[in-house]
Amino acid sequence: MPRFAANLSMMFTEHAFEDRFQAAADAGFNAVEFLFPYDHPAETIAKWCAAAQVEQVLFNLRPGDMDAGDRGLAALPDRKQEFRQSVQTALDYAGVIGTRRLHMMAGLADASDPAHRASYMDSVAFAADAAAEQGICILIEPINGRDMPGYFLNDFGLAAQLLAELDHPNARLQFDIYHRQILHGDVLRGLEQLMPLIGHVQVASVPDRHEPGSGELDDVRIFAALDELGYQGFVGCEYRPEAATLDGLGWIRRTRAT
Ligand SMILES: O=C(O)[C@@H](O)C(=O)CO
Ligand SMILES: [Mg+2]
Repeated sequence: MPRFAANLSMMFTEHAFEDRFQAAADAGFNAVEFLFPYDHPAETIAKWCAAAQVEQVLFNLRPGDMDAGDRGLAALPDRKQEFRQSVQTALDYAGVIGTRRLHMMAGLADASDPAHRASYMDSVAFAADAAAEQGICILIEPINGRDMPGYFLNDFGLAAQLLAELDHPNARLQFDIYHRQILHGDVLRGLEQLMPLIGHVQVASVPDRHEPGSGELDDVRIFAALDELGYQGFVGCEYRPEAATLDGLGWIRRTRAT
């Protein structure tokens, strides 16, 4: 069975953010991820992780101003300095918290526009080079256009092609099963083909982004496939519980029982 990380941006939201670490630990998780740590000092987050004895496995670079419509900066040539600053900030946080994976969001841009594409490649290379010094892996994640219309990286084939072009040991694919199913389907073949590039996996049901096992996919079968394929990383539980978080954890007990 893969190692699961509770996503604290979506799960345990019955609690204040700082209390979600212990709530996840009490529910049996020893790893957590979340979108952004920047509302709190890194030392404080490290303290919450230590107190709950959970490993923080993933967070995102600053995405720009989400309220103003930003969804990342990497593909935007006129935001290059801001992007580069976001890399340094995230690495500083990761160094304190002990996080080994950082997801960089691409932004709203046209992947067929050479200027956006060049900016994206430059950004991934810059981030991966900087992260390599700390042994940290930079992740890129294709996101479906229903959740994020106009997002630059909306195709797993394109992500694989860009990573192959870049050929950087510290740049990897974040394979979110929810986005994969909406964008292309063929989840098991996708995992099989892309496994050498995968640095992190996330899961939620399709189409409602609720608990694994509650949608159109056989998630227990997919978890078994991850084991068969030798996946050693974490699976981030990036889903919105349908009701109370604890009431929805039957899927993990069913997975453990197989
Ligand atoms: O799938 C997602 O939405 C996240 O993994 C993310 O980082 C961007 O929102
Ligand atoms: Mg995701």
